[in-house]
Order: sequence, then structure tokens, then C-alpha cells
Amino acid sequence: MPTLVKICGISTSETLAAAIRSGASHVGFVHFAKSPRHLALGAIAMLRRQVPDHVKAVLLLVNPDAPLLDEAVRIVAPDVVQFHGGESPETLVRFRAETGIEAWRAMAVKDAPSLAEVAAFRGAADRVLLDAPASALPGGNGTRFDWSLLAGWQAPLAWGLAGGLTPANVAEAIRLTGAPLVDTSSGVERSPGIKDVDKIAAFCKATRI
Ligand SMILES: O=C(O)c1ccccc1NCC(=O)[C@H](O)[C@H](O)COP(=O)(O)O
Repeated sequence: MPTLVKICGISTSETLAAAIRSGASHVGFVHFAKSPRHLALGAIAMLRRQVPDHVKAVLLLVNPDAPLLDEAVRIVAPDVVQFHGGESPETLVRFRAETGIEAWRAMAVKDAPSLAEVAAFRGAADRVLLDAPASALPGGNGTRFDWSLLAGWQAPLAWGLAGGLTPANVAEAIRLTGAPLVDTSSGVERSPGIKDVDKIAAFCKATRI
């Protein structure tokens, strides 16, 4: 089974096309004002319309209130909403029941107890994204967590690996963790928020091990 690849924080047609051409399975758009990758919902909707059916459009939100969530889903029509804050399992259950849209939850992994918290999302999230702990931002910081925490881990639901992945380390990350999906943002950028088409291509290629 090929590893699924999500390129997150896409903000231009050019880099979106590069991700699609390079074989990404998912492309992520960030709506979070403090992020260098933030886009208005209208801009995300325009990019989203350029995503072919075989690639999934992921809308990333951080602790959205109900009106924002409703508006974002209406305007963007994403395939997936990635909740990247402290959203509860109940919030995700309600979201999925009301919209039928796939819901992912990012989980900050700092130690074994934080990994154990993933189980609370079984039946609530379609996938959890194991990411490094928040620092300047809740995500997209280019830092990785200790992958050895995943040794012998029995995933209670579908999952993906994020945090500090680059073209140079993603193959090792897949080999060590067995991640079925890998996600990157900073690792394929020239500078914060500016994606690099060559790095996107190199990242996707490096996942084919
Ligand atoms: O990317 C952002 O700016 C961001 C802002 C706020 C919340 C989440 C954010 N990104 C989430 C992602 O899915 C990133 O791809 C993930 O955290 C990995 O980022 P990186 O370590 O930079 O590869």
C-alpha cells in the first residue's frame, strides 16, 4: 500500500499543481490568522476548485466556533476538515453527523501519556495526525517529536505522521514508524509560508520506498 502524502499550507495555484503532479494524495489549506500560511476562505475556495477528485482537499482550522465551521464548510466544500486545536471527540462526532465530511484531529505527541490520549478519538475522528507539540504555532513549526515513542504502538484508528518531515528524513520516518500517511509543511518551504515546487517533488518521491 503506497504511503499517503499530505502537503499542507498550500497557498498558490503553482504549488498546488506541483503537489498534484508529484503524487500527493491530500493537499492542505490553512485558515488560521496567526499562521504564515493563512488564507481567507474565499482564496481557499478558489484553490480547492483546482483540486481533482483523486486528491483530497483538507481544510485546517484551529478551535473553530460553530459559525466559522459552518461558513468554512459552506464556502470551501472540503473533503476533510483537520481540527488542529483542543477540539473534543464530541465536537468531531457532531461535525461528522451533521456534514458527512471526514474529520481529522491533530494530536501533539510529547510523551507516552499524550500518545495514549489518541484512543479517546476512536469512533470520533476518521484519522489522527500525530504531530510535534505546539510552539510558536499549534502546527507547522518544522519540529519533530520522538518517533521512538511509536515503537510497538497499536494505532486505535487511522493515523498519520507530521512534524519536521523533510525530503531528507521522510523515508527514514516511514521505515521507523510504518506511518500510512505523512504530512509536511515547513519541510517543503523556502521560507515560512512559501512553498518550493522542487522540495514538494522531492518529498513525494522520497515517500516511495
Ligand atoms: O501550518 C501551519 O501554519 C499551521 C498553523 C496552525 C495549526 C496547524 C498548522 N499546520 C498543521 C499541519 O498539518 C502541518 O503540516 C503539520 O503541523 C506539520 O508541520 P511541519 O512541522 O511544518 O511540517
